[in-house]
Amino acid sequence: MIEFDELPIKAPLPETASTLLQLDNLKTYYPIRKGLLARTKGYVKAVDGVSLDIREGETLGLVGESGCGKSTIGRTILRLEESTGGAIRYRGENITSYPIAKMRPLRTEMQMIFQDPFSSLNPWMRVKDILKEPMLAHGKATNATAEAEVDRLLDAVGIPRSYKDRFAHEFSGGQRQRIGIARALSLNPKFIVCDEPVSALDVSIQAQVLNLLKELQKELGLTYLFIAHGLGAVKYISTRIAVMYLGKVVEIGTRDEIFRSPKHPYTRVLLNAYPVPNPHLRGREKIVVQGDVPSPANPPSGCRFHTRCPFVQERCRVEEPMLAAEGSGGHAAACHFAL
Ligand SMILES: Nc1ncnc2c1ncn2[C@@H]1O[C@H](COP(=O)(O)OP(=O)(O)OP(=O)(O)O)[C@@H](O)[C@H]1O
Repeated sequence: MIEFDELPIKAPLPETASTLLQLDNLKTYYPIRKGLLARTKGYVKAVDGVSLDIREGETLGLVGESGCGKSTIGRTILRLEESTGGAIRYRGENITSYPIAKMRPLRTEMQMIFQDPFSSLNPWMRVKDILKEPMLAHGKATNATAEAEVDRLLDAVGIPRSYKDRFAHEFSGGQRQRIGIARALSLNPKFIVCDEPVSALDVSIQAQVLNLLKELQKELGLTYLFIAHGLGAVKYISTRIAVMYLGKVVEIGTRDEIFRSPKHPYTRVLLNAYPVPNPHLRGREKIVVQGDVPSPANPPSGCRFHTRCPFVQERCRVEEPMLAAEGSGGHAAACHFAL
């Protein structure tokens, strides 16, 4: 079994890489409806003011506990959810309110790989039909050319061409995820939201799928938003990492900055589960949080993490900390008393 920590570390991209995607104070709220008339009684603030940029050719890892809003960010970028506020810019263009027709060409450039390869593929469809479907729907291939495209895609993800007539249910989890990746690639995307693509797989298979994603990124110049609960896979694949808590990004930095010198207490909590390479940090006490994550329908005042933070001060209860960058490096933490 390959441990993520043994795997080679990816070099960060130069600061000069151009921005592919920019989120500016993005908000996505889900209405809470109650009563016979289904009146809106409040909102689940799943994403509540997120600003970040994703640079061309990088993998931005997005981590945080279940329910903190990671998938909602991915789905909002792809316009599968409507945003409540803020802006999404793709190649500098504000696409937040693009009508469907204007979004259509962009849908081929932006794709998603899902967590569960068992539910994201129709088990009773043949692999070749799964792969042909998006190409035919978007006019990227004809019936005559699609077959050759299927072969090319199967080669790219390491599935033998001879398997193309098999049904999706005949494949293992790892193979299905490869087929899911091939389907995402079928439209020649530039940007892929990878929503926990390895969490449902056996650990022994996870590294293989991550390696495949890295190889494809290099070959095809792809940009990834890689969503995960924990830091294991993210450490292996990410160029930079954004840590989310209750609808907000609380820390962002290069992969090494996050692992070697985390600034936010919540990032330290997530890191407790992993070996910290910096010997100065290793000696420090592990941070223990109390209580459960508060509801995103009624987030705490001030710093959202204050109800669980062992370092809480009066200021944290009343004043919301901003995600302020120190220097020009871009390593930033939303904490009044950043570590
Ligand atoms: N369609 C929806 N309608 C109402 N609430 C939703 C909807 N989708 C998500 N939510 C809520 O929004 C919040 C954020 O959910 P989201 O799935 O984005 O979190 P996540 O960090 O991706 O979690 P997980 O890792 O479990 O997928 C959660 O409280 C969730 O219950």
